[in-house]
Amino acid sequence: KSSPNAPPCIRGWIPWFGAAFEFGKAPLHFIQQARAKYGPVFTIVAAGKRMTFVTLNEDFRLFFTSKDVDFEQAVQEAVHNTASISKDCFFETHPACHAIIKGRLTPGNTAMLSPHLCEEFNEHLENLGPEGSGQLNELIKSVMYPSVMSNLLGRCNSPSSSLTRQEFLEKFTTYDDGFEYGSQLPEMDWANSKQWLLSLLRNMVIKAEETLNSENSGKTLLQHLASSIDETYLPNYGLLLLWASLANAIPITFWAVAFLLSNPASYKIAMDQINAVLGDQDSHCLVCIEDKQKTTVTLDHLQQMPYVKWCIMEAIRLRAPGAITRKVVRPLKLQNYIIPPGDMLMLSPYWAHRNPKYFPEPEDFKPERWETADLEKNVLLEGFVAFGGGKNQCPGRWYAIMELHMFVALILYKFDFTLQDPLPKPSPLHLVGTQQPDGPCAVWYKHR
Ligand code: HEM
Repeated sequence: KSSPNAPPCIRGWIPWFGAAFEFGKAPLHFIQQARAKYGPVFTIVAAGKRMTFVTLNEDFRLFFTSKDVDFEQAVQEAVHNTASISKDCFFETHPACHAIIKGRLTPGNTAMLSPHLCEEFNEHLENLGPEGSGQLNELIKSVMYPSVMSNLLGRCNSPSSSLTRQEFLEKFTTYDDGFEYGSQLPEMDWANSKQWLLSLLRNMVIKAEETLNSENSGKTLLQHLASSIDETYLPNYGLLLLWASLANAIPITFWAVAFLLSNPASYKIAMDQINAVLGDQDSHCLVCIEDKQKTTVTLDHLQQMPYVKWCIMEAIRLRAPGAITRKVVRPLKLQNYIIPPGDMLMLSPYWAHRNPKYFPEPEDFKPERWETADLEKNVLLEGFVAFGGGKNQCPGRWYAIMELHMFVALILYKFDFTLQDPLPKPSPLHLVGTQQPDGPCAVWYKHR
């Protein structure tokens, strides 16, 4: 029974992808409708779970910093289902794992990863050939998956032959597509992709350990993890890291490129910057004289293309994760309510970014709004919560921003694109992670 202090409660809604699809309901839109009907704090009860939504910015601090809510307890079951890490092991090893990832991905350490990332992007972008056509998100995936995997988990360990690369793309796509549903109700076909990826990661861990002393170049993130995490669980954490590093960043890259291609005024400003900064390399840079196809993008170059970075930030704002969660572990006072322990507390960055008080004309793609953020000092805009907050804030955020900035500058410098479809809308079916397009977005491209 609900207590008199409990927020309004909505029953009989099944949010997860498969069911949502069957019932013809759109979880993302449902949140906003419930808010309009029930007020800023409400509880949805579905499949035996209670989810209490926090929609007022003034309550976000509580969500991120209260000692009465917990990140690890909120994600433990999903971690068990998606990466086969047992409950006890997760509670024991997650803090150390999180600390290493956070330490390795500070803005300073991220800078050290950028030259290698640039080489990987160049190589895989050139694989697209002189011209062609396809789905924009597939093209982006085919470049980003192998590049980021190699950059974070180790070059010699990435799927190298084109056959395994294709297989990796397929397995990872199945795993990523089914992640939200699989985190709740794992089923056979999806579980196969998980097992395949876990055994791939197991091999990569062995190679990472073998090459640890023989290579004098810097250690990979996987090798840093290997020095503290028991090797029994290392492949499992490796898989979670791989998913975390790709699942949110790739859809955002798609949107950033798609927004630019469908906004001629923004495209022109971005291209003027990209051409001015990268354009005169051919005559100065020794590497480029040797290898015409290679375009070096340094952090210095990136700093000279602030507008491109604003476009990235604007794409993240507009297509932010549907919801992030914490578990209530002690009675939590919120507005005039007491939220009971056991509730999942939910915050929707996607809807938070549509609050006109913080983002005027919130639905519009307006890169200029980022002009007032001190991005060079790593200060984002007030009201921006795409990376979560508190001690479990996304540890990959500086890497993500650098990676997307570099990728978008490079792909637009190297290729001219023509959109074949109108810009798709975001699919309303997902709560976990950044937004996917709801329909096709074909492009035709030509090497410039
Ligand atoms: C635009 C891209 C990205 C977005 C929007 C994003 C967003 C998020 C969010 C919302 C969380 C949960 C934070 C919370 O609950 O407060 C998270 C966690 C995490 N992210 Fe990201 N992320 C992105 C890219 C990346 C990248 C590129 C990496 C790795 C290089 C990464 C690694 C992680 C990890 C490891 C966690 C889990 C942290 C933990 O265990 O406590 N993310 N991310």
